[in-house]
Amino acid sequence: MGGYGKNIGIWISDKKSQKLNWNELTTVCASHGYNLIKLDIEKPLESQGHIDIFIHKLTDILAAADQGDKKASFIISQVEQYLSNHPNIVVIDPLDNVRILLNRYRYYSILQNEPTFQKQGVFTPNFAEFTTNNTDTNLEIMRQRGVRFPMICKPSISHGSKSAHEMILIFNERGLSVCKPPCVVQSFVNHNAILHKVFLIGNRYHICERPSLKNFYPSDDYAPIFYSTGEVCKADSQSTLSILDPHDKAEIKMSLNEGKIKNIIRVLRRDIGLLLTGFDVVIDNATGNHAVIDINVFPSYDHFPDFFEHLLESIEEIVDKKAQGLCNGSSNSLSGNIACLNGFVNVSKCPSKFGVTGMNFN
Ligand SMILES: Nc1ncnc2c1ncn2[C@@H]1O[C@H](COP(=O)(O)OP(=O)(O)OP(=O)(O)O)[C@@H](O)[C@H]1O
Ligand SMILES: O=P(O)(O)O[C@H]1[C@H](O)[C@H](O)[C@H](OP(=O)(O)O)[C@@H](OP(=O)(O)O)[C@@H]1O
Ligand SMILES: [Mg+2]
Repeated sequence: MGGYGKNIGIWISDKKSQKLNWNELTTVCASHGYNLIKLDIEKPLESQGHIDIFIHKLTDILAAADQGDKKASFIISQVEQYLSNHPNIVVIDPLDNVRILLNRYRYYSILQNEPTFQKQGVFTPNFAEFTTNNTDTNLEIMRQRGVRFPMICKPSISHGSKSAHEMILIFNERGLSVCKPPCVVQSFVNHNAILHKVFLIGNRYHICERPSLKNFYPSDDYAPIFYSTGEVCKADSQSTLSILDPHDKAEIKMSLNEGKIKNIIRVLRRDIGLLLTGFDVVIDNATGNHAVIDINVFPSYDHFPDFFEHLLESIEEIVDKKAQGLCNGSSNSLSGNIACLNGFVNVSKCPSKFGVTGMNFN
């Protein structure tokens, strides 16, 4: 299989695959001596050729398996058995690390427990998990966890389906009745409708701005506002929810602090350990503190300069350091992958080699 000595096996969903520039990925892989194999995870992986690197976004299937879907569970068990039989395959990224980001409460807790954040002016907004729709119980949970109105209600499951991105902005106690447990609620942070998306490939990062939600305040009169992230926060989104009210227009634009971003990257690398990940930051317009509101698995990498080149260079760095014994742990374990990558490189400041941005068809 394949005309080159080394093979990269890749599996991503049809939805993601339709956006990916496969010709460019194949060309860049070949320029680094890799043959690219598009895997079919519904067939035995053993029969699809020798693999040195396994790149995937199995979040949809992992989420379905975790919720009891038998076909999804079988597929995941087959993949895990295959990887266990081939411990030298570099997995991007290890399934147990990806699983951390499938549940919002779990990764918000990692962020909230980080001791260096507070003095750095970084935080994750207070959050709580609802497991019932009993309003009195949920109000007590909010009180204990310091969650205040307005707040955003998000599904506990963070990936793998359209519903994972269906959000509800809730302004008062009456609004609690629309929550559909299991869900998390997170205090809303006024941030002048500017979202900062940080895309990571190991220690390489790119930051881009996106439209976001305008400033909101508690109100007994407001009904809940339902929205999906894709409607409001994509580069080309033009939602009325992003238009600042007149009294807000005077707000000065808060600037992103890269030192804070680097500290967040350091914590995610240590505690979550994904090569392909991203996170979302909004800046509190009252304090300038940076709120981490979301972490993603293998996101879009929109406008990430020379994405494929940086991906292959990162893979080669990992492979080389493993060969030198500089990466502890097995090839498909948290410490085995990115622990050997250190430092920070803002790729937006690197001269672009190919002038290509992102990984998708532009
Ligand atoms: N605590 C918050 N305060 C203010 N705005 C928020 C907060 N949480 C979410 N938002 C807004 O809602 C949007 C979606 O939230 P979030 O990123 O958690 O959802 P998501 O569907 O996981 O996003 P993604 O598409 O990045 O996976 C954010 O981009 C931001 O505009
Ligand atoms: O443009 P972004 O990177 O915000 O869009 C991402 C989004 O953040 C999620 O990571 C999506 O993944 P799912 O949560 O699994 O839906 C990505 O969808 P994908 O089809 O590209 O994996 C969006 O690109
Ligand atoms: Mg997000």
